[in-house]
Amino acid sequence: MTPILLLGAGRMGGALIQGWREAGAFPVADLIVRDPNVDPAAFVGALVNPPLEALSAAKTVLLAVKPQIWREAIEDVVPHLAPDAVIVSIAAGVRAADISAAFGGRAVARVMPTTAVAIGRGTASIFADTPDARSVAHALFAPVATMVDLDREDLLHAATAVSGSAPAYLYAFVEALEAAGAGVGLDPAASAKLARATIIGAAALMEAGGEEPSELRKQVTSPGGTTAAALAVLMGEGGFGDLLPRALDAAIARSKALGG
Ligand SMILES: NC(=O)c1ccc[n+]([C@@H]2O[C@H](COP(=O)([O-])OP(=O)(O)OC[C@H]3O[C@@H](n4cnc5c(N)ncnc54)[C@H](O)[C@@H]3O)[C@@H](O)[C@H]2O)c1
Ligand code: PRO
Repeated sequence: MTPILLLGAGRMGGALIQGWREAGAFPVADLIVRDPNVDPAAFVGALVNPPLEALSAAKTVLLAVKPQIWREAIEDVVPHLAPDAVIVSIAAGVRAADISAAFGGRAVARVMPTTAVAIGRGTASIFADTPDARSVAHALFAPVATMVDLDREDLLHAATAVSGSAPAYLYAFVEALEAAGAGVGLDPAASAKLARATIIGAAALMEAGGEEPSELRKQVTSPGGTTAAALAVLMGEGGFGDLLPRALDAAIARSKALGG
């Protein structure tokens, strides 16, 4: 499945390269990077922006450009690809059938990853029409992500809302917690330190103990105590139970729109 051609090596493509490097997944010499805006010094050892003729060596093509420009980004590339190159797209919303047609009928897998692939702790929601394309997607993401196979392509919209976008929800929560902590009198630096360490510790505890989030929540929540008072706000009317379905619906609608 190598060499791997990355069409786009921005935040997500770059995160994958970093994760593969740290996991020792693929020799960097097996990577071909095509991206007009990268500094070759960031990908020492890889083939960066070689002449188009060199792209025929690629066995796997990772489509990692923005959904809005994917068609123009592949136009001059497709004629140079090997007939049996497998396409793996991480572009939000863009349908496998459209990608396959634009890539001359080549097999396509779609993956919705998260940026934590950079440290080998990502997730990858995977859909593919063919077992071979699914295997290639597995080989790319197994070294850096917890994988979930989807048996219907349309479920990628939901997976994007629940997983691909969700790191940003957590970061937004931490930002808000820090600001709220400063708002009730903590020094901003102390509030930031407490909020970040608390969230990281709580996530680590969830991972280490294997207990349900609801059980962990109960362990913090004394009857009639401070947590119960705060959760009545967060989980009451207008709280998480209302907000998250609305947020996911908005992400899903956007994912569908990006697919055209
Ligand atoms: N960032 C995330 O958390 C995330 C998660 C899952 C999926 N995705 C998907 O990954 C894709 C890339 O997102 P990103 O966040 O890395 O965006 P980004 O803007 O950081 O990276 C896109 C890269 O594409 C490059 N590019 C532009 N024109 C190009 C061309 N003609 N040929 C090759 N490269 C070109 C840009 O220079 C840039 O480096 C998107 O389709 C997005 O939906 C992103
Ligand atoms: N980042 C991409 C977006 O915001 C896809 C999921 C994460 O569209």
